Amino acid sequence: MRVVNAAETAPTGYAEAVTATGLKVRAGRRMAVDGLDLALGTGVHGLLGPNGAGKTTLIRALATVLRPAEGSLDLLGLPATGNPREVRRKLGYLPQDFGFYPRFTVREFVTYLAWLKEMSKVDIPAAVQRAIEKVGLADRADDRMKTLSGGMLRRAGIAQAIVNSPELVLLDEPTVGLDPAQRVEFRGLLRELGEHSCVVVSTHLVEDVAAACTDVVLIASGRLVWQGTPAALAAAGGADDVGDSPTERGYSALLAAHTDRRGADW
Ligand SMILES: Nc1ncnc2c1ncn2[C@@H]1O[C@H](COP(=O)(O)OP(=O)(O)OP(=O)(O)O)[C@@H](O)[C@H]1O
Repeated sequence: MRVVNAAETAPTGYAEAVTATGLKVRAGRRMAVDGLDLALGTGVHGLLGPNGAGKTTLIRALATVLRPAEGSLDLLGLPATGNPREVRRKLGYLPQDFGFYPRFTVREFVTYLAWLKEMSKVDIPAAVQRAIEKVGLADRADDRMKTLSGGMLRRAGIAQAIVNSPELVLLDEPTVGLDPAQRVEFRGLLRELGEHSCVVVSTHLVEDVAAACTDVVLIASGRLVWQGTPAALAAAGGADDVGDSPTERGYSALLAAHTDRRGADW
């Protein structure tokens, strides 16, 4: 019998896990998210966009690392401008580059993050074991982080992100460094997480989106360009659009239409 965790049965008390209206977020001096409207519920949301579109900045705002400069952002029913502690306990975040003590074992690393998320002490050992097993690192659990390969490190990063059974999971380029077999396994994990949580995955790999996401969010210049299913994304492209697959051609077609529209406005 599968053990049901608290996040799966707890009443949520909010309509959407993420609601942004006219959201603006600064990255350095630049307004990298610049008037974004977005609603995300349970499921796996693939965040796509060209380099510099504002994906990382948006994820950092959803992780409460960056505060909105303007507009409104509600996370799990709470305003992002309030005390972030309650939201942080319920979210999992894998940054593009994450720090760790190289002498920590995988188990110590995930345990430390569980402790930072203020998980109850008695729940931590089992939750850590579960998270490590989910990412396929059980046989390396007591090895030091500095001995892991790039792909294994990323899996340890994913383990710390999911250790608290988060209601909101934020993964910035999680498949970088994973080999093709690990990417396929990771897509399975994404689908599993998306059954009960709101999962936001930023990626450059359009095929990851087609295979694992229930929803695609396309952003450019800090704004929402398009949102829909992977099937609708694939259907948006034609034979003349750039790309090796229907999904890539759909992505190119929607971005090109957006650029043309912006050109016409100026
Ligand atoms: N600390 C910073 N100082 C100044 N500008 C920044 C800073 N961080 C990001 N930017 C700029 O903000 C814009 C959005 O950056 P962001 O990293 O959010 O985009 P992205 O969509 O994640 O890009 P990529 O796909 O290349 O990772 C870019 O033009 C970037 O150069």
